[in-house]
Amino acid sequence: MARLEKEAKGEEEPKPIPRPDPTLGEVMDPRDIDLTAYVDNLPFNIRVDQRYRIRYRIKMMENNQYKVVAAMDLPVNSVIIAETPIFYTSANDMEGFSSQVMARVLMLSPPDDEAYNRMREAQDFSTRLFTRNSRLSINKLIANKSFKLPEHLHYVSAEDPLSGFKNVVLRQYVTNRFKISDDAECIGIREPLYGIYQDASRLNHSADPNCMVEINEAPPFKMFLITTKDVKRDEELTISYHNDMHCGPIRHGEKAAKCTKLFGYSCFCKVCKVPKSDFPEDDEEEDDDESICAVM
Ligand SMILES: C[S@@+](CC[C@H](N)C(=O)[O-])C[C@H]1O[C@@H](n2cnc3c(N)ncnc32)[C@H](O)[C@@H]1O
Repeated sequence: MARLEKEAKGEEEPKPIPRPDPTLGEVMDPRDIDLTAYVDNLPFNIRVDQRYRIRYRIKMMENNQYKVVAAMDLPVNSVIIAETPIFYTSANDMEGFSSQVMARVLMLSPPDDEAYNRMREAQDFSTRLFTRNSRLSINKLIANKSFKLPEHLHYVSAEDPLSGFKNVVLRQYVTNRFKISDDAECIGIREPLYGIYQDASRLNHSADPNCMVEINEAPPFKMFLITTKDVKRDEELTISYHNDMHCGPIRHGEKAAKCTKLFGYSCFCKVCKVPKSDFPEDDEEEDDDESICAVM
């Protein structure tokens, strides 16, 4: 009634003050707002063991990417995330991608579909739309043997009416999948099996990670994120993509910056963000490949 009277007088309802997250202290910077509520509730992740949920938070960084942080001090060997996949497939090439990943994604329930749609897409060229007439005709280059198709690249034909959609789905898949096992014989699949995990998809790579991923090789393929060091509250939880994931190429060292143009990003892990002055000047002259720890 009071609200209606106020509205009739043209008075505005006071806006509710956002309740700060008690585990994170005062929010100092608007870019440092804890988005756990959004990530958790839109959609709610029913595949995560809720008993572990208080141990981590998903937050947004200045570059609008997400990260996972410790919500409390976590000693080495703590289990932080226990999660089953949104879906799993053995798709590792275009054929598998078209038949398996598309089918899985199209059949997802609404909350899972939303979770998948919110996942980061590869910014590098791990997938490419191509046309017969494009200036760089990949088909021609391959036919002339002047171009060897790198194994980690996937190409979606622009002539396919669903090419735009497929390209996005594929970029999300290659960016976020974890290898469950090399050989999933227990479910009759004699090839590598990959899983898409919602909360774990927010884990960033570091050359000096503080966590590792363990995946149970039997259904339902539960994955566990485990600390490999003592971790302080608010510290970012990171893994090494080189061991645990098949993600976009990550390069380390000063020359990582040079890869930005090519791959869309350079490594932002704390090891790579050492001050430029720490590198010898003549490092510039080195062959580019020497600065690459791993490219996938
Ligand atoms: C699995 S997602 C990790 C979570 C991601 N930050 C997000 O917002 O959802 C992988 C993507 O995160 C980014 N990323 C993760 N670790 C990175 C790193 N060390 N340096 C640069 N980009 C990184 C890259 O864009 C990569 O393709």
